[in-house]
Amino acid sequence: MNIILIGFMGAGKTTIGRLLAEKLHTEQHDFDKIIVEQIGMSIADYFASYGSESFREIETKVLEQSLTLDGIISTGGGIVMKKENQHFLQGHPNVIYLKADLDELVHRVVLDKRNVRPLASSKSIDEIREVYLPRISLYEKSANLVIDTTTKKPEDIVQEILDKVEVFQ
Ligand SMILES: Nc1ncnc2c1ncn2[C@@H]1O[C@H](COP(=O)(O)OP(=O)(O)OP(=O)(O)O)[C@@H](O)[C@H]1O
Ligand SMILES: O=C(O)C1=C[C@@H](O)[C@@H](O)[C@H](O)C1
Ligand SMILES: [Mg+2]
Repeated sequence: MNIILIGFMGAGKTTIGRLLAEKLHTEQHDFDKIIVEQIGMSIADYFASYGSESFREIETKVLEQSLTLDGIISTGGGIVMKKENQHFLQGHPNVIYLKADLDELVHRVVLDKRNVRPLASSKSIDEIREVYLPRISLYEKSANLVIDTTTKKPEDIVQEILDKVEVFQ
């Protein structure tokens, strides 16, 4: 059994996934981390050398292979960009969309110096909005629970997930 977290960059998929896995004494599987291990370079370097489409293909393979994983899956922000991934997520019982207002997402991403995100770091808010807007409906239709994280602390979001996800009741 696994729980899949989706949402835009800065939504907290990695952060909440780690805290939730700790709380449940289970494993976290972070797709970006798994992919970085597979490609042997940073995501920013991979985008620069091979482009986003090639990255998306790897991401789709990692998603397909995740069927048998136990624990909490933190996806990358672009997981909903491929149709086959949307179908996969729509057929999964526990997909949580962590959402937040764009200003808050940008604020979090700008402050996060550990991660270089080729589609957001060093981009203007208008450029990021262009990536964000077409994705909103894709996140919504790929999830069966939506949690607005805009004004919430990570610990409270974890508690909300534990309260709302049926599998924990
Ligand atoms: N609820 C929150 N409130 C404040 N800051 C947060 C919250 N959730 C995450 N952050 C911070 O925002 C930054 C990005 O979080 P995180 O890496 O978890 O996002 P992500 O959804 O995994 O993004 P990506 O799609 O790029 O992997 C981190 O510095 C994290 O500490
Ligand atoms: O939203 C996106 O397209 C991305 C999000 C990150 O998690 C990484 O997967 C990468 O930077 C692309
Ligand atoms: Mg992440």
